[in-house]
Amino acid sequence: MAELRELAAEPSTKRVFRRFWPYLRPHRVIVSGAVLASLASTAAVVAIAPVIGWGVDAVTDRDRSRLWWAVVVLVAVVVARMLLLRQSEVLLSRAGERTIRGLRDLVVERLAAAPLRFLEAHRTGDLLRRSTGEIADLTLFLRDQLPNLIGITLTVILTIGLLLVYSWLLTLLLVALFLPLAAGVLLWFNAGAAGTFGRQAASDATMTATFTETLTAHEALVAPGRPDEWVRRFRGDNDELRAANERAIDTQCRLELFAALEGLATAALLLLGVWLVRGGHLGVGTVVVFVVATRNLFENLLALSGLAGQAQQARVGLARLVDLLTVLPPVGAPPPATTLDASTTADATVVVGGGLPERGELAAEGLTFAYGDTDVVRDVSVAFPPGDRAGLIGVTGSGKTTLAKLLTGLYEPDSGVVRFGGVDLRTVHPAEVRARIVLVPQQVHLISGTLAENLALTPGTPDRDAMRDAVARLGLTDWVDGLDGGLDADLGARGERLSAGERQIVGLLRAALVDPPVLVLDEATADLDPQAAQRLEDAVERLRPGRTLLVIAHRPTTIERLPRTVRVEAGRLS
Ligand SMILES: Nc1ncnc2c1ncn2[C@@H]1O[C@H](COP(=O)(O)OP(=O)(O)OP(=O)(O)O)[C@@H](O)[C@H]1O
Repeated sequence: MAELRELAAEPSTKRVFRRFWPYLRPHRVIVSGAVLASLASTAAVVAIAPVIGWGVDAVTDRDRSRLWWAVVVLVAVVVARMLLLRQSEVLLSRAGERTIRGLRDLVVERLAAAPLRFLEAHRTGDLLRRSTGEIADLTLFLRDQLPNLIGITLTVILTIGLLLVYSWLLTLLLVALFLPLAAGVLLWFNAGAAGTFGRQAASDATMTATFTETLTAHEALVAPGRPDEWVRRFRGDNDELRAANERAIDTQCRLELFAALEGLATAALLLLGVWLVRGGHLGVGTVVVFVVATRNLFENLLALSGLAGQAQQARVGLARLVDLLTVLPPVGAPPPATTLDASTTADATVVVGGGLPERGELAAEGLTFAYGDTDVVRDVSVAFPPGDRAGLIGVTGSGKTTLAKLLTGLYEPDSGVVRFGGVDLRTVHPAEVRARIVLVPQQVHLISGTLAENLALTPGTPDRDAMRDAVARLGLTDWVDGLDGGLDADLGARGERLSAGERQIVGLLRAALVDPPVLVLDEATADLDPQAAQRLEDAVERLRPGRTLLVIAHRPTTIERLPRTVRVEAGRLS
């Protein structure tokens, strides 16, 4: 794939949040507001323990007015905490929704404009998983888990600070005893997490891909009568995912050790507290604060450990999403002219971002192209002057379709150059190439919807008058009127109600709406009934005047009518 690198199955999670920041930056104000509200609500939670301690001391000192003040402050803190928590949840969920909506638009926009080879080289399910599954997981993380993560982390820090104020000796003992153990548990978890969750996400994507193919290739699976073979493969992927999930659960279980640490800490603290109170070194209130706050601390550490697993999963998903966004160029970005080597641009008119002439010769020079390691087009040089009418012929698999995709700029050659009117196609924006050179493929892809909705996908979004005009110009009025609903006829899921020949007619109508100077038609190989073949040939004949027509010809009648043919043999012209 000359244009883009392939996606990594397990992309690195290093500095992933920093790489993600440009996509989050537009929402930084609302995210900062949400984080501040979350911090304030956490501070209110931490304040509860000292207020209780203050109240207990007031009771032991028999100080009524201090007790009342403690009650009033406690109520105020609890109410403030409720309001701040609600506010932080609302803001974080809004920030999450906005970010995710922006990401979804961006991914679909970039995928829709992605080079054809990129889409062909990846399994649909993998792309689907990255553009829907990973985004959904991220939504969940931003909306539900991030507020908890912020709150809990801050609670842990503030609680330790508070304990230091009450008794630095007791706090240092607590920290010295349990911090190394807690850090050890976290390190043990982190050592396994990145790899385990990375493999889990990759296996999930593979399973989604196989599952998606089960639906899209249903006919191919059922027709040979061996769906069991496919089910066997699906089970293999499913088992792989189950194993990956089990490994992830094992890794997650490492964090359960926090529960054992909590029991130990509370017991140690009670023993120490009783001893210090007896010795007159501490008041009862302080010990109560310590027990309440330490329990709070460990409950939060336990919750934090659960969230740490989810955060790791979100990190892996984010890395896969960022990988996709990084590989796909932004829509409207100038073509990567920097990748052109001097030999291919030396005599071309390099006009980055604009400049294909209205008419011109379509010429290829020294074209070479491989799918992976297999060369399919080898050193092809050929020219089609304006108004030329030629056929590309050759046995199946000789490379005709691949050559057509190179000539129409849908693939970038591994070496060599394609020029229109002397301009290297790689130096202009793909949309401009599509306006000059249109390929009607063997299998015209249709979207689920009406004929008009399918025609509206043409660049420039033609209106109904333009559509009717194109139908009339190609002599297809009877055919369209014969469809149930005319232009508004429902073509079914992915256009399944149309035959291969009729799909090509829709392709020709789209080409007529673009009105390009060069039309390349990859003739449908499926047996067409004489009436459909005649309709198609008439439409092509009507579309031909004033433009270059290149036909990948399969039918003898088509070959006979073409003034010249170029034969392709094992990727070379002969
Ligand atoms: N997307 C792809 N990935 C990998 N290999 C491919 C791909 N498309 C085509 N090929 C391989 O490249 C070779 C040439 O295919 P191509 O479709 O260009 O031939 P063709 O002459 O147009 O065949 P046909 O007349 O059957 O359409 C074949 O061996 C084919 O298997």
